Amino acid sequence: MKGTGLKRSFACALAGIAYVFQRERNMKIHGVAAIMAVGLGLFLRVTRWEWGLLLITIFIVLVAETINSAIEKAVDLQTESYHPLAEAAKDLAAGAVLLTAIMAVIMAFLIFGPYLLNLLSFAGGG
Ligand SMILES: Nc1ncnc2c1ncn2[C@@H]1O[C@H](COP(=O)(O)OP(=O)(O)OP(=O)(O)O)[C@@H](O)[C@H]1O
Repeated sequence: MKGTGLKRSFACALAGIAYVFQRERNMKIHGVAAIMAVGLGLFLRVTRWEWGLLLITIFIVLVAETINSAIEKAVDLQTESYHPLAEAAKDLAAGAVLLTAIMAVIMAFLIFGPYLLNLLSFAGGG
């Protein structure tokens, strides 16, 4: 991308975000999960603090996947043949994403669980 200065930096960053959402299948999956979590949050009317935790969790997952994609590209640029360090670099980056995804699932249970249990007991007449 040509040009200099702050405007260019911002344009490059936006291009990176567009790239990862358009080209990386896993980012699309994370995006759909994030939209569903926001939808559930709106439906269940979670509190301001819970929104904060939800948004932190969503952004951590998206950031991890974006960094993972950047590491994959950098590794592929360096070598197209098998290398144990290339394997380790990609596995580590993928592991980081998995850790954030596990955190997101736990956070979803903690935040939405009580609301959903309430709804169920209400629907069951309890
Ligand atoms: N150059 C390489 N040398 C050794 N192992 C590699 C190499 N490239 C990929 N791998 C192995 O294959 C796995 C998948 O790598 P790949 O580049 O296909 O990522 P990906 O499937 O596109 O990942 P994602 O699903 O996160 O987009 C890596 O985690 C690593 O174990």
